[in-house]
Parts: sequence; C-alpha cells; structure tokens
Amino acid sequence: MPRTLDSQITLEKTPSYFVTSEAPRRIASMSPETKLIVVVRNPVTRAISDYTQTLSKKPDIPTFEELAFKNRSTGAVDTSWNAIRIGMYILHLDSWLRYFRPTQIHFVSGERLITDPAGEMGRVQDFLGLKRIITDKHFYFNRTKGFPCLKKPESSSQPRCLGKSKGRIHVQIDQEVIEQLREFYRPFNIKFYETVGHDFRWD
Ligand SMILES: Nc1ncnc2c1ncn2[C@@H]1O[C@H](COP(=O)(O)OS(=O)(=O)O)[C@@H](OP(=O)(O)O)[C@H]1O
Repeated sequence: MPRTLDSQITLEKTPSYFVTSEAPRRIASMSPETKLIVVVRNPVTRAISDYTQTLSKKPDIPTFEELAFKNRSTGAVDTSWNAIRIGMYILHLDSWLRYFRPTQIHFVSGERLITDPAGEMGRVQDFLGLKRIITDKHFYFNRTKGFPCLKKPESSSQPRCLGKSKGRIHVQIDQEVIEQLREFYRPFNIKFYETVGHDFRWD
C-alpha cells in the first residue's frame, strides 16, 4: 500500500477479498482500523451476471442450470460453484466479523448504485468521514448505456461511463430456476440483513 499523508486516505479495490478466507486476518494484521466497503446485489442476479461474464470469455462452458444444481429435480444447489458461493454473503461476512467491528464495514447496494448513485456515494463519503463532495450534479443517466455515468471525471472534461463489460445483457434463465435460487438464498439473505441491520429487499 502506498504511504499517505495525515490528510489523505488510501483506497484499494480487489473484488475477491470479500470471499477470500485469509483476507480478513491479513488485512487486520496490516491495519486493524481499516474501513471496508463491499458492493452487494441480489445474489441470484449476481450469479447470472457472473455466469454471463464467464460465458463471454469461455463460450463452451456448460449451461447455467447445469452448473448451478447438483441435482436439478431435487433442487440441490451446487454451493461449490463460485458464482453461487459468492452470493452467500453472510458466510463471508462472518469471517470478517472475527477481525473487524460491524461499524468498520459498509455495504453498498448494487441496485441503488444504479438507481441513485449520488445517494449511495453520499453514504460512502459519510462512512469514510469525508465531506459530501460527490453529489447528484456529478451524474447523469446515459440512455445509450442504460446506466448512470460521470459528468466530468477529474482527469478529463469529457463524460465517462463504465466500459462495455459492465452492464451487459444477461443470458436468459428459466423463471423456475430463478425461483429455486431465490428460495435457496432466502435464509442466507435474511441472516445477512439481520447482521448488517439493513434489508436489501432481494426477497
Ligand atoms: N454506472 C454503471 N454503469 C455500468 N454498470 C454499472 C453501473 N453501476 C453499477 N453497475 C453494475 O456493475 C456491474 C459490473 O460490476 P462488477 O463488479 O461485476 O464488475 S467486475 O467484476 O469488476 O467486472 C454490472 O453488472 P451487469 O449488469 O451484470 O453486467 C452493472 O449492473
């Protein structure tokens, strides 16, 4: 990590930290007062998004249904498949809570990050103890992209949207499969809401 002045904070982003079992201990031993930010979205949508991304790189993989279930007729979900396992947020959170206080962890709603980016960024800034500099005026909704974009990032006078790999069209999944996965995730989601004290309304 780079050194910082007292007036600065260092931000580092690695999506896999949250689901890496050794990460909490290592980060806590480096800096126990670290603040952690995790973006979470409906785990069913997350799994489909994850699969869509993998499929775009490896078109020959089995279908989503084949990977998601150990046994489709009994509805036994394959929790060893990463796309499924990552969305069992409460299991991962439990490992972090062995090393960090709940107040050190902030969860961003992936859904609200799209519908209300300024609101979500406002809460992130509050969590980091920063003045609310990023507000509504920094975002606009780009109809072509179908997502909010930044009006003017610091380094440029041009508007900036996220790249093509963010916000791609998901593969179509049978409604029945979606329902089975919703059922599967419900108890994990409920425990997660109780632990973080916020209902993300995925159920
Ligand atoms: N403003 C804006 N523009 C584009 N995309 C946005 C935005 N805000 C959130 N999202 C959602 O971010 C999802 C991709 O983020 P990931 O964390 O999955 O990306 S990655 O794993 O680092 O590739 C991506 O998921 P998919 O829609 O499933 O592709 C988006 O829904």
